Amino acid sequence: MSKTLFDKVWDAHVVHTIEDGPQILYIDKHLIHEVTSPQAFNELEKRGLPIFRPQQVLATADHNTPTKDQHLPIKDELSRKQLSQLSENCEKHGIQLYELGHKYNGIVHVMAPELGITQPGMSIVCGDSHTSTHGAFGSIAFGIGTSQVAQVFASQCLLLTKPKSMRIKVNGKLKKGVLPKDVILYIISQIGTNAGTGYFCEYAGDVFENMSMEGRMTVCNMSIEMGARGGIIAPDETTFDYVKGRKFAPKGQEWENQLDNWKSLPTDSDAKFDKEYTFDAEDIEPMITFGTNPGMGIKINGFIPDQNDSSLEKSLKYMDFKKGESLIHKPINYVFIGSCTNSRIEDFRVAAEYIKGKKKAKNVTAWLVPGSRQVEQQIEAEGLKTIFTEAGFELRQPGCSACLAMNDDKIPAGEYCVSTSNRNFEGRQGQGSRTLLASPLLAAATAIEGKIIDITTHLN
Ligand SMILES: CC(C)[C@@](O)(CC(=O)O)C(=O)O
Ligand code: SF4
Repeated sequence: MSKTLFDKVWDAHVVHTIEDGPQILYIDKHLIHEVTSPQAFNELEKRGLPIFRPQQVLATADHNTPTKDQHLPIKDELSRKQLSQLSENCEKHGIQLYELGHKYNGIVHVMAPELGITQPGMSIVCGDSHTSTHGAFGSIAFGIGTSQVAQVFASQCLLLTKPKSMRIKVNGKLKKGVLPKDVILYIISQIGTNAGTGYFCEYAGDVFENMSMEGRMTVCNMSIEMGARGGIIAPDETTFDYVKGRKFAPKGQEWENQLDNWKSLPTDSDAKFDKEYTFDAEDIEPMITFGTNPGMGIKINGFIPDQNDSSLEKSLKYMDFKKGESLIHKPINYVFIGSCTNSRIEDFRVAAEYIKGKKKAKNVTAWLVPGSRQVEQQIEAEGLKTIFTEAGFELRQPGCSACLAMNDDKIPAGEYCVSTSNRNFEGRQGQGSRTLLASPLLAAATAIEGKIIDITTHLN
């Protein structure tokens, strides 16, 4: 019987199917961070249960971490407590932790792929809804709640009902200046923030086949923002080239064996999906959001919708924008290039390409935050740091940073921030902050110009 990629990976991990009920799924890799692991550790303590497979758990500190002076004691008391709690728990249970300052430290969804820990055909979970990022490798990767974190700690398994499968195809060639972030913002603007609810989404077609792994991670990362349980892209030569030789990637004969398995994973040509969408790459332009959910996006040279809709009106009131207006020339005082959506070396290369030889606008505070220590080193090694500092930018140390207001990096109330992150909810980047989601290219251009510009007219 023909199977989708999702079916193949899911079925290979089913330990038991309960008659007319959920299935028990085996989890290959369990990633944890300081925010959603404490409650789960406490749950096991309370029940006197050990961690079943500590060697299949990997921890990092990323949400509460400062992005400056990481060698100094953390000033914020809550953050200091969260991080010391994580260290104690990992120490106690023999779990590998890449703590603040460790050479592999970084945002959980950046450091695991770059270390070759994320591999095709795996099942990967984390107490974090953006775990869908890892689906870029052809793995089943999804966010779980804290009680499920405890379940996986205790059994390395999860009790789940299999989601339905959906495929989104984008064919054709992307225009100049259109990046993977624009593709996913465009898709969510077209189908809405609930279209994926109850589904696992495969992205297919020329655009994804021709996309880098970093770009595929950006796309899969935001699957949750259209309600999907996860996103997945068929593993191919691009995937294998990215994984090969990384620190924890299989080597030698193990690599050859795995490769055979990985090549068998793509969706069978006659496999059926429960829901499908198809888009034309030609129709995609650089995108920017104007509202307070990731589905409220428009093309950079477009206009804010002008329909009678209470949620639109509420969002526009919060953002202080008007129906039917363009965002071009809106003054912007904050720019953030970072987060698990866009903080990999490819993102900083794109930004540096635009910034090279220019000067940041005086009114703009711009935070460039690498997704990991390794990305930070790549930025330095490739001379991108020099480009940034000569343009008046400050390159920070890795962490979730201004993606959400859980550390020192907060956007002040009333201020607009063009941000490469994935959520623009009210107050996401700080009480009263106003987030405009965009690609690293548009963010870089905004920092140079000090306002929103139609990037399509500024491409050399
Ligand atoms: C809040 C934080 C832990 C989180 O990482 C959680 C999540 O993505 O589920 C987020 O970005 O909202
Ligand atoms: S970078 Fe943002 S979205 Fe990603 S895990 Fe951190 S807080 Fe969540």
